[in-house]
Amino acid sequence: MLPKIKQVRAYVVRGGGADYHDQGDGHWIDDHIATPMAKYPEYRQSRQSFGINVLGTLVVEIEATDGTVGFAVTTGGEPAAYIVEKHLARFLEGRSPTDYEKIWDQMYFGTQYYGRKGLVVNAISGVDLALWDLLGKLRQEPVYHLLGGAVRDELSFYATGARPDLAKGMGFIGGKMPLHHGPAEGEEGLAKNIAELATMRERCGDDFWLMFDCWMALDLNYATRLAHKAKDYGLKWIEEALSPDDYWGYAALKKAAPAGMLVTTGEHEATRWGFRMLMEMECCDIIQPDVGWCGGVTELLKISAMADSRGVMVIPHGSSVYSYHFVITRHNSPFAEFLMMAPKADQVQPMFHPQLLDEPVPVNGRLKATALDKPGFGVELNPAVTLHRPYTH
Ligand SMILES: C[C@H](O)[C@H](O)[C@@H](O)[C@@H](O)C(=O)O
Ligand SMILES: [Mg+2]
Repeated sequence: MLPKIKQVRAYVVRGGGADYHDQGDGHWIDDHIATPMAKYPEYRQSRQSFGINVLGTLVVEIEATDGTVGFAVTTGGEPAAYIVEKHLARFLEGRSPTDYEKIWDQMYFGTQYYGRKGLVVNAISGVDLALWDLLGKLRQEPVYHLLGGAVRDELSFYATGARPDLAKGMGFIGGKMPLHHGPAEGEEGLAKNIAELATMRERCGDDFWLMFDCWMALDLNYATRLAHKAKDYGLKWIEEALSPDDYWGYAALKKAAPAGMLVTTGEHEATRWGFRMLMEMECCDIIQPDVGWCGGVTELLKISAMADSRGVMVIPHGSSVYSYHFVITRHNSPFAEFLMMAPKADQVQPMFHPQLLDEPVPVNGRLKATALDKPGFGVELNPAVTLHRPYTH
């Protein structure tokens, strides 16, 4: 029998890591990227100006009675730490780590009156990921072994960043570009978006996947026109064009998109119920849950099975080892996302740098399953990173 859970602890960390939008000046990820806030000129140049990095990283540690510690990092910072310490910890302490189904159910329904999506489910996800890390460490197995094992020898990655042309040279299977101009910048902005795509198509050749990530910034008409103009340059998919709440808009966009162009979304959706809505309303061709935001591994297993039954691909939003251990085990997750966190998107660096020791990165756009062969998620917290525990219980 496994040792019981002794204590759950929540810490916050600033500066990159799981809150990967929390970067320094001059980073591509904060350079005039279209957002729903871009209709306000004062918030158009920088997403940090309206607070995209306000939360910071949540670190969850779960210590067993034998001293083994599982941990995970996600986005959530101090408010998520409060929820973990003051609310969620009671559903774990004294329990067996194998009770992850009952623990998840109690965390979700115990917070349903104020949670269901967003920050609360980020906190639940962080706890769930730490629990799976603990299970792997106690059983001396990588998490992907606990999920059914690898269905392929290696992961292949597309790269998200401002330089798909450089990503091609690094061996990635595609490049997802941030969309820089939204409806507030009118036809001129739309033309600039298409010009950027045309430039990258010219540099990358005809066969390299190119995608736009629209980060919830558009309306249905703009997204439809962008998609049809982008068709001429072989855009593979248009991602998260609309508000996550606009299921009706996504259903219309999927119908209006050019034949062969994929419509994708889901990184800001949560739980099996949210993804059921996306799939039953036929909103998209690929769902992109973030395992650190959608409810964790326990919930993503349910989401993925639902998608598999409908022939929908699950390509998790990039979340480092937490998505790699999942993707390698799922037939309907044929490739993965890698976010280029180097400021100029010109080199591969660990996605959650500097928070994780031994964080694996793709080599030539690939990562062998055997690179994940360490207990749990196979990473440790970098001791050089200062943890702050704002609340106790
Ligand atoms: C590049 C996008 O604007 C986001 O920053 C990115 O985190 C996310 O949307 C993604 O799909 O990687
Ligand atoms: Mg995205």
